[in-house]
Amino acid sequence: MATLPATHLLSHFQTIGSETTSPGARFLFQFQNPNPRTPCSISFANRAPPCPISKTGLSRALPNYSSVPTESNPKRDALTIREICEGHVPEHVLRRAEEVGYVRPTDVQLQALPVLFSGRDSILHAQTGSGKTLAYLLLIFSVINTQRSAVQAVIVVPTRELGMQVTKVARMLAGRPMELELEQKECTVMALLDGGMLKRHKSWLKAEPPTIVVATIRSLCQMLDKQILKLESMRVLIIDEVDFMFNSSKEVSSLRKLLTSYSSLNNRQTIFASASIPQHRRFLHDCIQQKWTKSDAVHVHVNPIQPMPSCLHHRFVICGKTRRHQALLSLLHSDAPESSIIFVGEQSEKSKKAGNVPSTTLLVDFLKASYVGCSDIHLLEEDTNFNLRAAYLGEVRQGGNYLLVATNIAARGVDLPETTHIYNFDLPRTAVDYLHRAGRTGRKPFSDNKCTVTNIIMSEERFVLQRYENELLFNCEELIL
Ligand SMILES: Nc1ncnc2c1ncn2[C@@H]1O[C@H](COP(=O)(O)OP(=O)(O)OP(=O)(O)O)[C@@H](O)[C@H]1O
Repeated sequence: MATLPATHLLSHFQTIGSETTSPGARFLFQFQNPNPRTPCSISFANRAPPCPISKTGLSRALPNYSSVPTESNPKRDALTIREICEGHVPEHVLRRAEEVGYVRPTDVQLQALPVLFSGRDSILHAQTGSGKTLAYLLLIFSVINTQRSAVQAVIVVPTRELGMQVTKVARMLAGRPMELELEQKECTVMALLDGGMLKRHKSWLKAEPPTIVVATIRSLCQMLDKQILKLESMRVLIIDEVDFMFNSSKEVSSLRKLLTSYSSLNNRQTIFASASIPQHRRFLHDCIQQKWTKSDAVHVHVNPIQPMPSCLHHRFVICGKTRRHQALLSLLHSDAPESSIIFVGEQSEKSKKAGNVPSTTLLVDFLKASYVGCSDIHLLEEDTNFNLRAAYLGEVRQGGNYLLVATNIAARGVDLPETTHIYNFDLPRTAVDYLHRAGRTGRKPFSDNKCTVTNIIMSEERFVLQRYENELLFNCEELIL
């Protein structure tokens, strides 16, 4: 992507909305891209209005600017998901969304949906827990035709847990509408996930292709390689947690194949989503160069000046290595968290070979023996079998008042909105990991509740945490036990 001086860039923006020059001012710009072959990146400050984008770079997606919310016109703050989606998303899907409480759009929905409905390939880049899933699902429902017997949308996710969650929301929105005649087809959603019963899926795919497939890349590619699944009718391809997928040596070659060989970019709309897209300009450039997206792809960046939700309160406790269990116990006693996740580092291969008990197991045993504040203590890690993992998450979702000890497997996408506290028993290895772990709490978009992220660190780790603070723009307060 060409880098232009700010003054040059600004000359291509046309101010069309409310504007002030005070700190935190919000600008509403109409972007006239001087070169349609140049990638376009749009950033939105918190609660800024949607930027209308069309294939020519001119206003189109939101037909009427008076419906865009601004501070000076509170009436416009009442813009609903229905108002944004009407004419795009079928009535019964909107009704279902309202029934489960999706009425007001979150920032990412407000800002991204018009762009998505305009048909452009997009990179959805917005905070954890901001509602990216609903945004891309509404796009899918706006595009699919349930009377066609073909796979029309594919959502690729990194883990089985996230896949099950997305499938659940998609099925909930798809629910058979009352007015549908018996002989008419309804939207079907298949979860094609690692650890699933692929045999059963094969028969299903042969008998009647589902409308939407939610898949892990390995299972998806197995079906594509064997030509059991075909993507010639696919109109939308979503890659969720895209930075994780491209960073994973196991996934990346299959992902590239999916984007370039298994389907044609001209026949589909491609959406990448994540709360973290490091070097996003470079990524957008690569997407276009590598032909993963069309050349007019858009980077929709919501609230770029605040990578993490503002409702999170970050703390750290310094203690020696042998005191960490005790420190965690003291924290649990003083916080009395309603529901919490404790993140522990993965066991190294060396430690596994030496036959050591993983620190996750040691911690769960310790908590079961010494912490009486919660009877529902579960362990979620790679080695836990798939069925048990699903059962634990199911229980936790239903009950509330849980304590989940987990490795990074639970750090991406898992949505347990009741989680009030995160504890990093081991500091994550990267700032991106910190962001996703922290983002397992603070997942109620319109709640004012504060949630807490606490790091148990050794004194020599303080500078690492400081680096994360600088990179992710947050402050961590020291807590003395
Ligand atoms: N418009 C809405 N109104 C109320 N709740 C919403 C709305 N949109 C999403 N949510 C809820 O917000 C929570 C977070 O949504 P979601 O899982 O899509 O976040 P995300 O942006 O994908 O986060 P992450 O990057 O961590 O995966 C979910 O519990 C979801 O049900």
